[in-house]
Amino acid sequence: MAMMEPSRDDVKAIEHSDAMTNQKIVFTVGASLFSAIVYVLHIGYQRRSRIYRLRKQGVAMPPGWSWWFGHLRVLHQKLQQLPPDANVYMAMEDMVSDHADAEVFLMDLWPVFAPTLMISSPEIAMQASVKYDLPKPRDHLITMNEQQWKMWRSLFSSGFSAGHMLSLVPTIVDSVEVFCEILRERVDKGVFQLDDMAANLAMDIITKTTLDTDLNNQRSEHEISHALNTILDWHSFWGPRILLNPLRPVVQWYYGRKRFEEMKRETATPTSNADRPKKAKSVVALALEQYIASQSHTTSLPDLQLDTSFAAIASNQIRLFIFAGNDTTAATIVYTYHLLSLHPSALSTLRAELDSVFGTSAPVAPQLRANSALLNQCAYTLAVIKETLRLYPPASSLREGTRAVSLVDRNGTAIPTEGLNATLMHRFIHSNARVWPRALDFLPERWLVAPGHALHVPAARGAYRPFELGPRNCIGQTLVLNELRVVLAMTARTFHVAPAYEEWDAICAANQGVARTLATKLGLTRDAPKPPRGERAYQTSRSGAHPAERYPCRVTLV
Ligand code: HEM
Repeated sequence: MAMMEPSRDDVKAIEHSDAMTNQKIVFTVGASLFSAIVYVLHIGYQRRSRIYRLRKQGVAMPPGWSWWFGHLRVLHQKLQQLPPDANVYMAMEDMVSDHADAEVFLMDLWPVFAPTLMISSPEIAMQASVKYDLPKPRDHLITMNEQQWKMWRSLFSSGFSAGHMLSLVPTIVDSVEVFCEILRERVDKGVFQLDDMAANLAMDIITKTTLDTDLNNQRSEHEISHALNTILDWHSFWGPRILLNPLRPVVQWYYGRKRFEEMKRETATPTSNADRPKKAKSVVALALEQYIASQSHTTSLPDLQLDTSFAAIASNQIRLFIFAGNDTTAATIVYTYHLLSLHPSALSTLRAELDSVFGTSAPVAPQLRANSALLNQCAYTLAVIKETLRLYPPASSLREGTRAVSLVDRNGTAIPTEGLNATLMHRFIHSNARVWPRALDFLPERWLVAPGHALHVPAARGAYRPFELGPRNCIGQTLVLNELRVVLAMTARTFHVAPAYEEWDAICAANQGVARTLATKLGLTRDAPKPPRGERAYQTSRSGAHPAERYPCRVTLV
């Protein structure tokens, strides 16, 4: 059958209808866009009005606040004066001194972050973490709701107790022996990045002690470690180059959820190996036993099939332990070596203590395997670690304000916290000169003096909180302090580690591309910004506040 040609009127009608449809689409899109813009401006206005009111009420905040940008431009300008990878807290150095009277100030970083109270006062930190125990923000890396948190915390607390952690010292010793072997291979072999080695060691120890799984990550990178490192490379608290990269959510999702979930499920099941009675149980195995008891099972551990709710908790916890514990521990190991290399007299005192506890002829490892409590005799060694954590705290604490809570600053101003975050800046609380005598000096002895001594700071003041204080403190702190003591006991008298930044910078300069060399010769490049406090081994923005360039160093035999 022949098709009928459309008449001229039909064509006009069709064209008219198309035009109407297009108009509708344009109108709909335009209206949605307009509504979105109005909505954002409305929210923005509300948020900024709130800050404006707080400012009027006397809440301290740095100058330069604007209705359009809050303090974003202020922070950006400060960061421009620092090396690009410097930890964001370093940009706050001047602001902290400018607010030394209140010891808290408000940074309005909306819409990048919620407006945040930046706290350098131990007293205000105690209000936030102990008195009111403000919740952790919902989108925080290690956040979970109150009920889930209570359940996992009670399930895992006996595994992390001091007594149980001491029984896991032989497991730590095994991993540190591998670390020693690798360090020995590096002796007199040129510059290397200690931070990578420390991170691999920390990963092996966390997975062995918590999960009884040996990733053997120190000898070759395990895929869990690879996933974690990739996530951390794409994680930043501030860096716009990372935060604004469109690939970031995809990479984070792939490694953080998909890949990591797959891998940890493979590893989350504690094995019932024959050695179990001889070895101390891992943290997860102990939690599993407790879980079974609470569920009134009669089945014994080796025969039991892991039930799905325990598997889900364990699996999430392992991720949490690794995220919270790996980088923080690694950075602390490196900064401990760093500070000892800068303070030869402290290093000599530490070596003398180790000589007296472990002797000078027998190796340390078998002694620690036989008697882990020897660690408790290493008081000066512990003081060195504590002082390192004071000067280079690898973490801070972030809390979310609530309608019910106002924090009171040192001038007596009450700051309503609803809609604000609160950051307890450990770096500045730990170096608060009002509280700490010779605040920036490395003085391990301050941890050994009696009350009344000029260097003594009572713990109750809350000025020392590398692991945070209050109910949400770090569950892994005993593991860390044991691990660090084992590392020092087994290495400090054999190896000498010294930073090699000058050499490293020269190597990097020699390896820079032709274009950069030319640009430098023509004077087109600007001088690298100076590190804060003049420190080349400054803390970076990488999670755990790792040292710059992952700590290039050399190692020699003592
Ligand atoms: C030098 C090493 C470490 C430091 C400085 C450190 C510091 C901290 C800090 C400051 C918090 C509180 C965070 C906040 O309030 O937002 C925390 C929490 C936590 N840490 Fe650590 N940590 C270290 C190592 C570890 C290790 C090795 C593990 C596990 C094996 C671990 C597991 C956790 C967990 C699970 C939490 C959350 C606790 C809770 O919410 O109840 N940490 N840590």
